[in-house]
Amino acid sequence: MDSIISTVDNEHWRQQRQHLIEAFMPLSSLAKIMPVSLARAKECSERLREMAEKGPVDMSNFLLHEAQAQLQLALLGVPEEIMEETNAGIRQTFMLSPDAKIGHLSEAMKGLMKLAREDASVALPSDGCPVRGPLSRALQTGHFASSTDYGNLLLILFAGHDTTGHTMTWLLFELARHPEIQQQVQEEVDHFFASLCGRDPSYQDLSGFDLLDRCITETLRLWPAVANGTFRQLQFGEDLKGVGGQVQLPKGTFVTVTNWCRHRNPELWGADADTFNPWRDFSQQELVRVGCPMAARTPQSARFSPFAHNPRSCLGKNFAQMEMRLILSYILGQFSFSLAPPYDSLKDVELKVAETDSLKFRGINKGGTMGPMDLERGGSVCSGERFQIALKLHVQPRRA
Ligand code: HEM
Repeated sequence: MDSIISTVDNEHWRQQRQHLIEAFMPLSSLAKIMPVSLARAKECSERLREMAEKGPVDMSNFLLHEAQAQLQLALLGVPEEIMEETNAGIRQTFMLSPDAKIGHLSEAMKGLMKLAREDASVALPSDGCPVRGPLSRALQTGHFASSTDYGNLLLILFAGHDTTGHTMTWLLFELARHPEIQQQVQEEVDHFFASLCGRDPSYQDLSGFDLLDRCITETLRLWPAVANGTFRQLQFGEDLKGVGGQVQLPKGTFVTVTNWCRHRNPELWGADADTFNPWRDFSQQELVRVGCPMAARTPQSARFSPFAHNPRSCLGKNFAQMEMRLILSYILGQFSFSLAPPYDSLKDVELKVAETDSLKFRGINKGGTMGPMDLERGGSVCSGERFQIALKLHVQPRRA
């Protein structure tokens, strides 16, 4: 059997999932590769300092670059120079950017696949030696068809960076629109680093956040990167209560569980459903925590499923949760963010996204994930207007 992890063949999905999951186990794998993630998070705040000196920064591009960097360096164990060489080209191709070059993605894939297959220094926890590039090692040891390995790496290079990059960008967007919340998150971050007395944080230390956890969870609700949610085919018949009464869905029906409508429904979240409110009454099942025994739990409920529901939930969620806390805590510790023109027109606007077409601002959903619309670069294509993705922010160092 030859299909990738997103297959409709449940048995083949189970085999791949059971094999790949080891690379994403919180304490045995992620805690061990966290030093690589951490070093990159520190380095990225230095990169940001240099960029900020030249004027407003496109934080969407910056964070998408960092998410791709984290994925390649920490999960795949790719050397830094190869990551830098391939990063922008991979992202431009996936984003259908006018800057994308034909052949870049397949060239990059060839190189990354060769590294994953041949690098003898990568290891999973079950190898009994220091964990390094666990996802590359999982590809080496899976004994799946090479088209399966190739397809899974391609899927992960995409699904593993744009979702995480967009989530962090939307979070900064909301903090730039709500400076009072930004200041409280910065105070929590300052307290977090002060409590470490100069040492580096460990994976377990990440359980020390509360408001940052809440801001990430609220961003996953309000700006779900996978806005269309999940497409499924029913294994069993279902009786559902619909708007007009009871509906019978026979086995085999194709269904979509959309995130956007559920995550913004006032009947499920209250009258402030369109407002960024990290203190809302999330249930224990919805609020994401990291570094603690429950870190591997999928945040999910009937009204909330940013990573889809178990068992077919996101494979990379634990990694995303770790890298988002590292990148965000380092950059929020060192910088303040505010909206730069033309995005500053959105500062005091109550963003009911469906109604803001006149402002030409809404999340865009291209290739399945939702990033912020570039207000400066748009264009007409046969199916209507197509916008690139960007979000410009002023980035102000907090300390000299
Ligand atoms: C905030 C970040 C992320 C969000 C919101 C997110 C969201 C999702 C969602 C909603 C699905 C289900 C799609 C479907 O079944 O139709 C999914 C699946 C998946 N995600 Fe993520 N994801 C994130 C980060 C990541 C990362 C970092 C990786 C890899 C490093 C990753 C890899 C995958 C894979 C491989 C699947 C398919 C899993 C399977 O079918 O068993 N994701 N993700």
